[in-house]
Amino acid sequence: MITTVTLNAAIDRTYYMDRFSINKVNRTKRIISEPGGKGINVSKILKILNINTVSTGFLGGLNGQLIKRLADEKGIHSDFAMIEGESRICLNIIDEYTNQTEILELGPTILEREWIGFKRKLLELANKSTYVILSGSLPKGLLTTAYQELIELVQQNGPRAIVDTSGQPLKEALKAKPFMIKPNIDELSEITNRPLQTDDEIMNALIELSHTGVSVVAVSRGSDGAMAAYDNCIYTISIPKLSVVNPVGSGDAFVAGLVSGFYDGESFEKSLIRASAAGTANALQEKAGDLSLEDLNSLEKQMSVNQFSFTK
Ligand SMILES: Nc1ncnc2c1ncn2[C@@H]1O[C@H](COP(=O)(O)OP(=O)(O)OP(=O)(O)O)[C@@H](O)[C@H]1O
Ligand SMILES: O=P(O)(O)OC[C@@]1(O)O[C@H](CO)[C@@H](O)[C@@H]1O
Repeated sequence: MITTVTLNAAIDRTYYMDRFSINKVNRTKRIISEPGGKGINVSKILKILNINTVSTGFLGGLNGQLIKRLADEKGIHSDFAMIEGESRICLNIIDEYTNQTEILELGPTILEREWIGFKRKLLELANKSTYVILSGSLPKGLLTTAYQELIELVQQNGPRAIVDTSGQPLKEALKAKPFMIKPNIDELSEITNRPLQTDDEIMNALIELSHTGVSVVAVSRGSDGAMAAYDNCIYTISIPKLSVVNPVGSGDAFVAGLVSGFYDGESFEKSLIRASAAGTANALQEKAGDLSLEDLNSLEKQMSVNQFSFTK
């Protein structure tokens, strides 16, 4: 089983409109509401890939009830800790010129006793899991060491921990040596404290991080594909140019694709192809955390990986 953790779950609401302008009255043409937050998106993709997954984290208030109902409707098995605060709404505004604007609410405040209760729940789920994927921002009330603490708890009990977050929580998480991290370029640059522009600069950052004890460091680069360091090798993958519909959640689809490859016992190379194809297939859909298996299979056939080794 693969457990996903979304500490700051959300109703992902997408507004489609003709034109979005600031300082004007804007009217929507169409609205989509989805259960969201990065970990839930990962579970949505794993479910499509037919992999046994449970989604956990915190849910609260009426928004929390709606997230649970929408997840249930998708057949996603969930086991969330209920909290006093209200889960958030994340807004994605897409206009006809394909401009895309995201407005992400801060989310609820987690109380000390809710955090303690959640760790007990996660321990139970970790005992039944092969991988635990921890994704997204931290809600208020949690320390920036929250992921570090959860990674230690998970990995001391068997499963491999994967973390996809940013800023200080990611820097702290590295201290617990998670099995895998999946930053994008901005996040990678943040944790290495330097700008990363060229392939060589990115590759050196990956090598540096792999020396800290993280087994898989995969950086996703939007339409420029991805690069990864694993087992003393650097892997690069480029992707076909396509016109995308909504790239929100592509990073989550990438994580789901990569971990599903490991879970199915595929080679690293094949897993990376599945990850990139899943990320791109997600960008072809209207909803975050969605893909068509037909797109996935066809994209996998169009992608190839370059690999070379580096010495420790
Ligand atoms: N515009 C695009 N065209 C084609 N593929 C894309 C595009 N954007 C993303 N992808 C695919 O999805 C993968 C992950 O995307 P990206 O690097 O944007 O993740 P991210 O920044 O973590 O995204 P998010 O936080 O919105 O989930 C890429 O490696 C690529 O395979
Ligand atoms: O605020 P966070 O947790 O960093 O990101 C939240 C979020 O933008 O990420 C997902 C896309 O990756 C969306 O489902 C969700 O709304």
